[in-house]
Amino acid sequence: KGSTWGYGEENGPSLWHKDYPVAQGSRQSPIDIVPSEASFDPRLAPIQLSYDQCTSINISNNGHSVVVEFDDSDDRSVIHGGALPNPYRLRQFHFHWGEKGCHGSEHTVAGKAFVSELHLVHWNAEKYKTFGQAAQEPDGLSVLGIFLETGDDHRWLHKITDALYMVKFKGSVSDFKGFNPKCLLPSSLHFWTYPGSLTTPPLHESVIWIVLKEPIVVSEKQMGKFRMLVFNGEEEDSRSRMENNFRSPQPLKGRKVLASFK
Ligand SMILES: NS(=O)(=O)c1c(F)c(F)c(S(=O)(=O)CCO)c(N[C@H](c2ccccc2)[C@@H](O)c2ccccc2)c1F
Ligand SMILES: [Zn+2]
Repeated sequence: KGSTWGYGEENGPSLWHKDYPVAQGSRQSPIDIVPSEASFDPRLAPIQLSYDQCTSINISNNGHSVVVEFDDSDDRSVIHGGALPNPYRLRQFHFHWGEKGCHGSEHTVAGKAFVSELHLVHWNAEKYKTFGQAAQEPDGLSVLGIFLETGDDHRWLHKITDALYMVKFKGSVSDFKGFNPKCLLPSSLHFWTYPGSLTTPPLHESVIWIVLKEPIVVSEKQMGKFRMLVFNGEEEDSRSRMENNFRSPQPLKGRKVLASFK
C-alpha cells in the first residue's frame, strides 16, 4: 500500500494530482523566481542558522532522494529570521538533481535552472507538537533552498558524496553523525521568500520557502556521485539511476515573492 509516486513516465509529477489533488492548489512549489518582480522588504530579518550543536543522525536513500536526518527533539539546530515568526527546527536535508550536464534544480531564477538544489527542511516546533502536525499547517514548515552550480570541487561536499556509496539502493541507511550543514552555505545569505508547498507528495501547502540568491559551487565529478544512486531497492531487478528527481515550476497564482536585498 502507500503511494507509488515517483519521477518516471508512469508515476511522475504530471500524474501526482490524481492521488494528491492539492497538486493543482493555489500555493504549490517550486516556482520560477523573477527577481525584477520580487519586492524588496526591509522588514525581513536576516537569516540566521544556529546549527552549531547540530545533531545529524544518518544518511539514507528513500527511493526519491538522498536524505540526512537530524535529531529535532530540542532547539539545538534552528533557522530564524526572514519572514519566520519564530525559530524553526531542522529535521532533514535532501537534494534534487538532473542528468549529466543538465539542469536539476526545482526553483528557477528568471527561467534559469541550476544543476541541483539542496533543501533543508525545518518545522515550527514552537507552535506545533509534532512534525507531522506542523506539516499540515500553513505556517508549519520552512524549507531553505540553496542552488548548486558546477565549477571547482566544493571543499566540504565530499563529506556527503563520500558516503553515497553506502546508500546506493532505496531503503539503505548509514550512520552520519557530526555533520554541520553550515559548511554548505554560500557567502551571501541574501534570499527570496514566498508561501508554498512541499515539492513531493503529499504536496502539503505548509512551507514558508526561503531561497538563497547565491549558489554554491560543486564539481561535475561530485555531482556524478549523486547519479550513482538508484531509485530501486537492492533486491529489485529493475535498475534505474537516481536523477531528474525534481518537480518543475508551478503557477504563482497571485503570490508575492519578497526579497531581502535590493
Ligand atoms: N522538496 S521538499 O522539501 O518538499 C521534500 C522533498 F522533495 C523530498 F524528496 C522529501 S523526501 O523525504 O526525500 C521524499 C519523500 O517525500 C521530503 N521529505 C518530507 C519529510 C521531511 C521530514 C520528515 C519526513 C518527510 C516529506 O516527505 C514530508 C513532509 C511533511 C509531511 C510528510 C512528508 C521533502 F520535504
Ligand atoms: Zn526538496
